[in-house]
Amino acid sequence: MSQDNNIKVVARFRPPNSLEKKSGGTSVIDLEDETTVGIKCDEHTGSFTFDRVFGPDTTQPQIYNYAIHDTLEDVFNGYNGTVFCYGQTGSGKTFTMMGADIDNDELRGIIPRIVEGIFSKIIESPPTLEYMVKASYMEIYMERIRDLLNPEEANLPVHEDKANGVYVKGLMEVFVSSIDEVYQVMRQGAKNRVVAYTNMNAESSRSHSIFQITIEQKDTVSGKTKMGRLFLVDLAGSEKVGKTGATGQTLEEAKKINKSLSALGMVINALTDGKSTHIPYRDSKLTRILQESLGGNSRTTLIINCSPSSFNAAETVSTLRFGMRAKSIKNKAKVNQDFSPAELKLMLKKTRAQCVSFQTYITALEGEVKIWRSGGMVESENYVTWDKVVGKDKPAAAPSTPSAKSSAARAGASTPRASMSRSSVSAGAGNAALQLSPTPNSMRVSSPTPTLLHESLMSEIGSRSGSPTIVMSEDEREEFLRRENELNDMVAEKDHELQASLRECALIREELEFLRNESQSSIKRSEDMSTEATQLKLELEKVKFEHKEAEMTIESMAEANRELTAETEKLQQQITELRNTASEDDSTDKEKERAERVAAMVNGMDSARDMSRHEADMSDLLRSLVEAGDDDSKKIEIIKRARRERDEALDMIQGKDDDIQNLNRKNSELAAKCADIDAKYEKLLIEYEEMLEQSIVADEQQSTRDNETINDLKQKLEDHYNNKIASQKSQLDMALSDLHRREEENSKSAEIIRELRSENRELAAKVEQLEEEKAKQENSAVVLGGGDVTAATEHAMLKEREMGIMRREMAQRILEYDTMRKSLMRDVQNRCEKIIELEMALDEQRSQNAQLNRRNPNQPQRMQLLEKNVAQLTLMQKELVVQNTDLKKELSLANRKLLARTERITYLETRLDDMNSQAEAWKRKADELQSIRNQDSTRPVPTSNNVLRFSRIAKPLRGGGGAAPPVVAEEKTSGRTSGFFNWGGN
Ligand SMILES: Nc1ncnc2c1ncn2[C@@H]1O[C@H](COP(=O)(O)OP(=O)(O)OP(=O)(O)O)[C@@H](O)[C@H]1O
Repeated sequence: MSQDNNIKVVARFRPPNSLEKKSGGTSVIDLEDETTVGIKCDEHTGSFTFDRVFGPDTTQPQIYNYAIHDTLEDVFNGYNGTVFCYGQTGSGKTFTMMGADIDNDELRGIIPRIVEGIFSKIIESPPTLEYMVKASYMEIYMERIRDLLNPEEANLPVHEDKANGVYVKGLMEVFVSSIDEVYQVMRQGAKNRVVAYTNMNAESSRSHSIFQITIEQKDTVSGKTKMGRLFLVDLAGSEKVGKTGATGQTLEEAKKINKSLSALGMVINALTDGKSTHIPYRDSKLTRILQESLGGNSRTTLIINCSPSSFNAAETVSTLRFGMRAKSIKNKAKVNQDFSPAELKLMLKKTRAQCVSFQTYITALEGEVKIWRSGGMVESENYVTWDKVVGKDKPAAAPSTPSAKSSAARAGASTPRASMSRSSVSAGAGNAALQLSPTPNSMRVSSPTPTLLHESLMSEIGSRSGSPTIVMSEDEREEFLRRENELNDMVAEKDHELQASLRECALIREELEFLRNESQSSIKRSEDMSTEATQLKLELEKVKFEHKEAEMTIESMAEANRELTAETEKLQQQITELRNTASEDDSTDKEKERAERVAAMVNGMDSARDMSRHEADMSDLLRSLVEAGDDDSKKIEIIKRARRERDEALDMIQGKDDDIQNLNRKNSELAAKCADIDAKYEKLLIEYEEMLEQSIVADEQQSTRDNETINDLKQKLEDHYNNKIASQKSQLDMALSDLHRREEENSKSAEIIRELRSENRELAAKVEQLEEEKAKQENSAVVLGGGDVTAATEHAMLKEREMGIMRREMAQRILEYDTMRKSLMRDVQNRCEKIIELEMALDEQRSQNAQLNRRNPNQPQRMQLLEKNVAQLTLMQKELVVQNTDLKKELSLANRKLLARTERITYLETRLDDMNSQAEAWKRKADELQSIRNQDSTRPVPTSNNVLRFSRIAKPLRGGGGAAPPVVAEEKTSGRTSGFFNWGGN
C-alpha cells in the first residue's frame, strides 16, 4: 500500500505590488505553458518546469483545486499530507495559505478551503464511518516551538517514541466538530501570534507556522481505523539574510531564524543529490517535525511563491531553484491504518506458527551448542540450519546476520516496533517480516546499540580532549548527529520543564506572598477586633456595673417605698384603730346621748302626759262638777281649777308649738348642712377624679413592680375614699329621707295640734256656756224661792240629763282625743327618735373629726406629709422608671453591639481559620506539586485560560450528515489583502 511519489511542486506568481511598481520593476517571468516559466534577468536566464505554474491572475479556487484537492482525498484515505508555502517575504505565502479574507469565497486561501472540504467530505461519507477531527497550531521562531493555542508554551520539545514517532510534546490538540470551531482555533492562534510578536517586537514573516489537522476515521462495521494527518506550513520569508540589512546581534538572530530554512534546504539537498546516506532532519526543529513530509510517509505539495518583478528577481530565481530541487524528492506514502480484527487474527496465527518454528530451531541449535561445549565435534554437514530444522518452505525471518544488523543501524532504523496498533502496512504486510521490519514511520528513530553508543562516546571524548581530529565513519557521524539532536531535545525538554517550574514557582511565590499578606492582614484585623472586643467587654462590664447600681438604687427606692407604704399602712391602721376607738367611744356616747335624748323625749312625753293628765284632770273636774250638783262653790272651785288646767294645757301646747318650730329650724339647718356636705362631696369627687387621672398617668409610666406598690396604695386610698364617700352618701341619703319624713310628720303633727286647739277652743266655749247657764240657774232659783221648787227640780233634772249627755259626749270625745293623742304622741316620739338619730349621726361625724383632731393633733399634718412623701416617692419612682428604661435601652444597645462584635469576632476567627486552613491546603498542594514534579517530570503543565475555550474532549462525527453542515460566516471586509492577522484581531 505504499507508493513512491514525488513531491508536487507548484509555482505561484503574485501580481507586482505597489513598491515594485514604484521602484520601476518590470516583469522577469514568462509563462511558457502550464508547467514552465521562463526567467530573463541578470541572475538567471532560462526556464523552470514544475508540476504547475500559476500566473499573477490565478484565483484562489484554481490553486486549491489543482494543488490541494487531491491531498485532501489522500488524507481521508489515511495518508499523511503536507502543503508547504515557500518564498521570500511578501511573495504571497500567507495569501495562498490563509487568504485575504476568510469569509470571501474568492479570497479565502487553502486552509479555509481544506477545512470546508474536510467537513463536506465527512457529510458525504457513509454513516458507518465515524470521524474525529483534531487541530493544533504552532510556530517555530528562533528554533523555539511555540503553541499558538497555548501561548504559555513557548519552547516545546520534539519527542520521539515507538508509539507516536516524532511529535511535539505538550502541543495542544483540540477536537473540532465544525468549520466554525476550526476557524475559531485559527483566529485564536493568529491572535496569540500577534500578541507574541508585539511583545517580542518581532516580525511574523520570520517564523514558520504549522497548522495541523488530524482526521481519524473508524469503520463501525469492520472496526478498521485510519488516520490522516495534514500539515499546512507557512514558512518564514526565504530571502537572504544580507538583503534584510541585518548586522551584528541582529544578524546572528537572523541566522538562527533562518536555521530551519537552511536545514530544510540541506534536507532537500541530501534527499535529492543521490549520494547522501544521511538526511539531516535533526538539524532543525522544522525538519524534524516535517521529517515524514520530506522523503517519508507523506503526500507533499510545495507551493513556491514568487514575485514577477525584476526588483525581486534574485529571490525569485533562488525560490524557483529550491522548488526544482524539491521536485525530485521521492516520498513513500503509506496508509496509516490499524488492523481489523480479522487481519489481527491472521497475523497472530502466523506469529504463533513462527514461534513454533523458532522454538524448534533454538532447540536444535542448543543441542549443537551442547555438543560443542562438551568438547564434541559436529560435522559441517550436520550443522543445524533453518532449512534443515524448519523446512525451506517456511519464511526465514528471525536470525539476521551481523551485516544486516549494521545496515539496519546505518539506515537509522532500529528495534522492531513492538506496538502493532499504529503500524503502517507496507506492500509486504502479509509477510512475517512485517513484525521485524523497522518502523515504517521514519520519524521514529531508535536508540543506538550499546557498541555504537560506546564508540560514539569514545570519539566524542576524544574530540573534546583536543586530540587530533579523527576521521569518523558515516555511521559514527550519523550517530553523533542523532545523539546531538537527542541531547538538544533533552535540553529543550529540560528548558521547557524549567520554564514551567519557574512559572509555577512564580505562581506559588505570588500565592504565598498573597497568603502571607492575607494572613498578616487577617492577624492585624484579628488583633484590631480583639482590641475592640476587649474594649467592648470593658464597656459591657461598665454598663453591667451601672445597671447593677441602678438596680440597687431601684431596690433601695423600692425599699424606701415599701417602708413608706408600711408606714402609711401603719398610720392608716392607726387611723382605723382610732376611728374604731372613736366609733366605740362614739357608740358609747351615742348610747348615752340617745338615752339622754330619749330621756328628754320621755320628758317631752311627760309633758304630753301632763297634757293627758290635764285632760284627765279636766275629765275629773267635769265629773266632780257633775257630782258637785248644786254645790255652786264647789262647782266654781272646780271650774276655776278647770280654767287653770286649761291655761296650763294652753301653755304646754304653746311650748310644744315652740318645740315644733325649733325642730323645723333644726331641720332647715340640717338641710343646709346636707347641702354643704353635698358640695364637699362633689369637691372630694373632683379631687378623687384628678387623683385617679394622675394615678393612671403615673401607672402608665411606672414599671410593673413599682406599679404594684403604687396601685396598692392607690387602691387603699381609693377604697378609703370610696368607703368614706359611700358611707357619707348613705348617711346623707338617710338624713335626706329622714328630713322628708320628718317634715311630713311635722306637718301632720301641726295639723293634729291645730285640730286639738280647735277642739280645745270648743271645749273652752262649752265650759263658758255651762258656767253662764249655771249662773242663770242660780239667779232664777233666787227669784222663784221655794215656790217653784218642783219646776226647778225638773229643770235641774233636765239640766242634769243634759249634763249627763254632755258628760258622755265629753267622755267620748276625751276618749277619742286620748286615742288620737296617744297615736300622735307615738308618732312624735318616733320622729323625735329619728331626728335624734340623725343629729347623733351628724354629731358623730363631727365628733369623730374633732376627737381625731383632739387625740392626734398632728394627724392632718402627718397625713399631708405622708401624701407629700407619696407624691415625692411617685416622682422619684417615675424618674427611676425613666432611668431604668434608659438604662435598659442602653443595656440592650450595648448587648446588641456586643453581640454584633462577638459575631464579627467569630466570623473573623472563622475566616482566619479558613485562611489558615487554605494556606495549609496551598502549602500541601505546593508540596504535592513538588513531589509530583519530582516523581513525574513529564507531568502536563497548566494551560492558560484562552486555551480552555477549546474542547479537549473527542467529538465523534458521523458520515452522511452526522456532523453539522458547514456554516458560511458573514462577509467581512479587510483592509489587508492577506488577512491572516486580521482574523486574529476579530
Ligand atoms: N496572488 C495574489 N494576488 C493578490 N495579492 C497578493 C497575492 N499574493 C500576495 N498578495 C498580496 O501581497 C501582500 C503580501 O502577501 P503575504 O502577506 O501573503 O506575503 P507573505 O509571503 O506571507 O509574507 P510574509 O513572509 O511576510 O508573511 C499581501 O498584501 C497580499 O494581499
